Amino acid sequence: MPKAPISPIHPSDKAAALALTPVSRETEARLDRYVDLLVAWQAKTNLVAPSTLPNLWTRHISDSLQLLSLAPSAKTWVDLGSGGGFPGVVLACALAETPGANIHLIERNAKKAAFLREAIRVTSAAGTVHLADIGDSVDRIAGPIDCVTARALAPLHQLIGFAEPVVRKGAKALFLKGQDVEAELTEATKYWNITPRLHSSRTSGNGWIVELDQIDRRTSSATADGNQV
Ligand SMILES: C[S@@+](CC[C@H](N)C(=O)[O-])C[C@H]1O[C@@H](n2cnc3c(N)ncnc32)[C@H](O)[C@@H]1O
Repeated sequence: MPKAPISPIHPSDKAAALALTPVSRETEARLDRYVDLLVAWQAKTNLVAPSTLPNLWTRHISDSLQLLSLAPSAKTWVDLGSGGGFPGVVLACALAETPGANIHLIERNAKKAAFLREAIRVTSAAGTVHLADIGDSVDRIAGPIDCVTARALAPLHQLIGFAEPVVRKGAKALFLKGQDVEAELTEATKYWNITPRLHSSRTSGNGWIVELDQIDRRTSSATADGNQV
């Protein structure tokens, strides 16, 4: 009898993740399909750091799912620099049964965008993939946007610049950040007037989620790329 392939994921990791961030049975089934696809593609495309694969559920999936409780009624999301799909594909799986939900995934790397399209297809999730640079596309997404997200993309002052066009139109920004968040906030306030709310990550001991409801460019200050304005 042929042997089942050995999963690279730690046997207790999924249960730990679902205890931390519970989901419906339908969402769990979609996430299972996403994880299977990601593990298959990971052999040829670097979608997550290989060292994090054994803890994929706690390290990446729960990390993404925790955003839902910070914007429980949000239906239209834009995820900047989605890469292997965190948080965008996970949110699209979780909101697949929500009428009118759509998660826009912006990714400029063609291979990763192809993976994201396949992930949305196999999970029948509520997502739209944009193979594009954020600067060229974020302001062109039609209709109201409730939430803009980013994880492991850029320093906070740059993320704020990327998100500013959609936050100006009413979106909430949720950025997943690491332990250096205070230094990144100090740098960001040189360029932006912001009133951030900081949420301690439920899944990473030293991680934070930065929530912003308003972004205004500071006048008479250096720009985020160092020029005076
Ligand atoms: C380090 S990965 C993080 C991926 C994912 N958000 C995660 O947390 O696993 C950053 C991703 O952002 C994409 N990216 C970087 N700058 C971008 C830009 N200006 N426009 C679109 N995608 C960008 C890269 O191609 C890469 O896939």
